[in-house]
Amino acid sequence: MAADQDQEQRRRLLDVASRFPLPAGCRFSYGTAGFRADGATMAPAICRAGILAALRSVKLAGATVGIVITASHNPIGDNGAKIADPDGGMMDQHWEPFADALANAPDPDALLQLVLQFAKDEGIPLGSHYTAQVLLGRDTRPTGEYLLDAALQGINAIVGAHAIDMGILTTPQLHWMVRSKNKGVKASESAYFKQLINSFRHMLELVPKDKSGDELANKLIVDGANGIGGVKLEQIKAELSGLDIIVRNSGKEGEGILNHMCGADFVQKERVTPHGFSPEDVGVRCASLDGDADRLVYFRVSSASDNKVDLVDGDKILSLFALFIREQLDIINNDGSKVNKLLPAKLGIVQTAYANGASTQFLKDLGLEVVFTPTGVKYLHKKALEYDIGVYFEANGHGTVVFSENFISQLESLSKELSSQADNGSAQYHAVMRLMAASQLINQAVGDALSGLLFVEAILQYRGWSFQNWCELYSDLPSRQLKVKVIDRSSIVTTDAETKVSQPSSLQELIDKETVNYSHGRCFVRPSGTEDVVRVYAEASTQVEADSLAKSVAQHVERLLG
Ligand SMILES: CC(=O)N[C@H]1[C@@H](OP(=O)(O)O)O[C@H](CO)[C@@H](O)[C@@H]1O
Ligand SMILES: [Mg+2]
Repeated sequence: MAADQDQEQRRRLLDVASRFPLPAGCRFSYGTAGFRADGATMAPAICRAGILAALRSVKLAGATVGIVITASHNPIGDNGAKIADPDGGMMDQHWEPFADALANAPDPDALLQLVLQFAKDEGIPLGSHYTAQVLLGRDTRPTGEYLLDAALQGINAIVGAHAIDMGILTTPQLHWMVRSKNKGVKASESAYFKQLINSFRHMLELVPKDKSGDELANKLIVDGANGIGGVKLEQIKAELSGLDIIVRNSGKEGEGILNHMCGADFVQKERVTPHGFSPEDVGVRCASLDGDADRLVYFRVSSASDNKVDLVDGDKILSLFALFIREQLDIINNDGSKVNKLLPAKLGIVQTAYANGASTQFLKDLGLEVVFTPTGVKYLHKKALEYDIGVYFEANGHGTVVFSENFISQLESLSKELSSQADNGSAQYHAVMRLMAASQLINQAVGDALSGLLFVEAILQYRGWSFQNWCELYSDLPSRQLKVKVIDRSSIVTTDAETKVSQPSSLQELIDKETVNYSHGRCFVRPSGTEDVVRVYAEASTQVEADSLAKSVAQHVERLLG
């Protein structure tokens, strides 16, 4: 690099690092979902995430990358940042160790040396003629604006980098925008809404005529977690024909606190009605989003006498999606008696060990290929991309359906072929069109509560299904999750997609010994990637047994590592 540009680059990095000194005792880690901590302490880490994102864009020849400032379902005081790669997915894991080192560089000089060394190792052409582009989005948290400024300063510390603030968005909107920008298509919020509204309308146009539902079937109450998802849904709900959406915990002034006693995480973990719901809602289909609208669960208020809910979690959403896609493929490929395989497709289902065993059994009984990855959507998404159609979900409601480009182009040519054959009223043609509409509707970059919700609604209408029909797909096995505080959670090492402990080896033997005592018993432990705890998960044929299995294994963890 020319000497003056080199000097300029060094000066900017030293400058920005001295503006955001690392507070004593702070340690940041780019965990399961980026950096996350108390929002008031996050500015240095977010500024460095800005540097990181700009470097990532330079490395990728100026492709657009993204930063979302959010702490998802965490309490309102927390905040954080995640980086989106050019395809809209999570940042390549290969860069995570550098992300950690950069966030924890103790002083400006250390930070400069780290960046220079990393640029050299990765072949990043610092200071030469290049451009880098970073899109920024943030959720509704009060620390968002201040942290956005820290991120902007970090981005601007890389010579040639250009930041665009896309405003207050859901996490999946920002991921979608990054992906769209790199595909050379419109990346604005109105383009995102238009795609959702139009593809949802297409899906409804393809609903068989005998399936149109009654008033109750069209009514949906959405718990917006007092976050950004409710705000965005309010903006578009009038344009969603065929649905009567009521938003509660919508994020409006005075309605409540972000994620407090509401939202997808609360409903899934506590299994009780969120704030703002009452016995009057008994029987109505309800959905719950998390604070940044990348998680979705459904529920129904069970009875007027208590606050319990019937939960439809990510596993059951996944099952509904898988069933629908499989049915469309069957319609296309089994034309009457002859099996002609017009559209050979590899369909893969991706889950984690937290998926309820009953859901896995249900999917396997359908003859579907089910595979497992470690916890965290970055693993699930990557695995799903190996298929023509990959469907993935975490039990907590984060997931999507990804279609390969090759499969989409096959669908396109098949739709042309079938429409020109004068039988474009055929069941096959309609199934092809449904899959095409689905690939437009469901976010291809990352799990998206808004697009997931519309996909669920379209499928329920297509099948003419009530919430009850959906619930009855299978019965969840009773389960229990516990958290155990230990001295050093990293002393637990797992294998086989986290279902087995390899270290300490005696722990797995103890888990096995406990588990054999329970019918349908299954149990695993793993260190959390977002909290300083070890998580214990147990399943068994009754709640009492699941509780007891989890408790005994938690005691072993405490005894060995506490
Ligand atoms: C059991 C569980 O729900 N784990 C969550 C949680 O990860 P942990 O590594 O378990 O803390 O947060 C992740 C990020 O939101 C999410 O992807 C994951 O599913
Ligand atoms: Mg979230």
